[in-house]
Amino acid sequence: MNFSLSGIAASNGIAIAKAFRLENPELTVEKTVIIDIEAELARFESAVTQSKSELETIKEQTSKQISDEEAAIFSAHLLVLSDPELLGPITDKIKSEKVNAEFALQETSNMFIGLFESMDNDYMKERAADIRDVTKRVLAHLLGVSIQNPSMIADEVIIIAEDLTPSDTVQLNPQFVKGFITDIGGRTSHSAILARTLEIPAVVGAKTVMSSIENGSLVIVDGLDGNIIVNPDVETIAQYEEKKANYEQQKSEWARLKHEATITADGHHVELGANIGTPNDVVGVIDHGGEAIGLYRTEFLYMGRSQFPTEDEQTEAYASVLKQMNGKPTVVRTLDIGGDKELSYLQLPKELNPFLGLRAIRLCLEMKDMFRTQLRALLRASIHGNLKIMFPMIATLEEFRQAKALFLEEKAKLEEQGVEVSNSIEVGIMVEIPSTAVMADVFAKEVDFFSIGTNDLIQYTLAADRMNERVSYLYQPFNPAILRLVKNVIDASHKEGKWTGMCGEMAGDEIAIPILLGMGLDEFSMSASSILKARSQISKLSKAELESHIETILTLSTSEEVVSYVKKLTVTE
Ligand SMILES: C=C(OP(=O)(O)O)C(=O)O
Ligand SMILES: [Mg+2]
Repeated sequence: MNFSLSGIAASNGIAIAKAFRLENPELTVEKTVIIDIEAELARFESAVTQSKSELETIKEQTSKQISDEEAAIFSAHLLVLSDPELLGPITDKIKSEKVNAEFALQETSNMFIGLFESMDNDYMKERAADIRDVTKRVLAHLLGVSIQNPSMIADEVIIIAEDLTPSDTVQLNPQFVKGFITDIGGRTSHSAILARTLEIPAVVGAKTVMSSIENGSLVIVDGLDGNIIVNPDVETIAQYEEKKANYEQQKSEWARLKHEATITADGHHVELGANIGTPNDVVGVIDHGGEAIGLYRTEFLYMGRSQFPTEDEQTEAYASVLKQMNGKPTVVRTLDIGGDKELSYLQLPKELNPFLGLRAIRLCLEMKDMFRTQLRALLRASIHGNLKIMFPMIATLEEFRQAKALFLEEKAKLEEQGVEVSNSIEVGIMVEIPSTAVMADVFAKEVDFFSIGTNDLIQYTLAADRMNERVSYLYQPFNPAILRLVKNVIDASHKEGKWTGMCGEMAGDEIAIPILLGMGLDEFSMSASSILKARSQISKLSKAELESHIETILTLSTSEEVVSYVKKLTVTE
């Protein structure tokens, strides 16, 4: 039976392939009494062996297709599976208590997890996270259910999932994963952002895909318009093949602008940068003609592994990005963890409102050692390029001052030790909390630059969770409140001779671009795959002409009015 669904268009492009359901299996354990102990021990051993060989393969695949860094977590899991301190007590329990392997495994693991987590020691907490993951894998084998690993996919598929966690997404290989569709999430959820970086077409927030799409069904993902067609007929396939070919054709036209600067029709230059998550993404930035990196989300360096990256590891990653950028501006954002971004080895107390909780700079100012390590790594890498450091989620001036002071302290210490560091590192902030946007004139006196993070600024201004599709109607980039805040920030920075960029997803939106140009935004940072399209659009716009409309745009009352005003403007221009 064919049918169609729709969701939020999250990453451009069209893909046609078989559905691959990524499920989270139920692992319910019951206690049973065992008569044949030898057989139970053999069953346990076989589940461990199967888990090990599975982990070896995933590790190999991940390091081959993605990177050794991402594969490291699986080495840690393999170590746990060879640890007699864990395996011994499980087999002892099966023998002495005559219980089934599932029960012995779960009880023993829970005991270790509880013990390690209660210790005030980061290393032990990381071990607890590893044991939890490994236990899940062995349990799945014992219960005869399978755990799916995206890195093991070796056929062309479209992933269907309720949601993809950041650690699922680090395993996606675009060679096989042609697209993905999720039930939850929005355009700015991290899986959507990653899809754009990997240039995989994606539709998110489609609500019912897990309950309606079967494994192996043929699926069309239209990431341009947010459509999903399941079991399409021949004509529909042909229609989408054509749409796909047109899109590819348009992409190749944009590609001609790769080596051009971004200049408006009336000769004004703006900087078009890219947002990246890992050093591997820089290739795509250069490939798409990026003039800068406007946002390097360093939290991905901390994810998909079992312990904090060391100072040396971080230095290497930052230096790699700076070297590849070859002197072009590179804005590195310090750790923004919390909210929807979790670290398995950093068990933070559960919060009722994690997006309003201890996250990003707040956490860094509480966990100062962790923050200092990152600042030192950035400073050590700074000699390799044009580094700018940016603090996320700044709500008050005091936070900026504290963070900047730690940066200056680490800089002075390194200099004292004779370590060479750059003296021209700009230090700026993300403007993603309304208080900061309102107080931009005050901040502008102390920061070197602003980068407006509209993904969060919109959710905090309209009090509408960026991940919740039930309130997505309120998540409005063109709400006049957002536009007024953006204008306020740009004007405040210019008054102090500073610059303002935008690294939220709004910067790459074709309706937003004319408004932002008219307001005088200096730098636009977006998914690398949007750069050439934006350059093409900007080359046809006149900044002076757009400037003359800003006052009127700022008097409009609703999001719809803004959108239709801009549409009319750009049609006549
Ligand atoms: C760029 C932003 O940061 P993130 O999407 O990582 O929260 C933002 O909030 O706009
Ligand atoms: Mg943000």
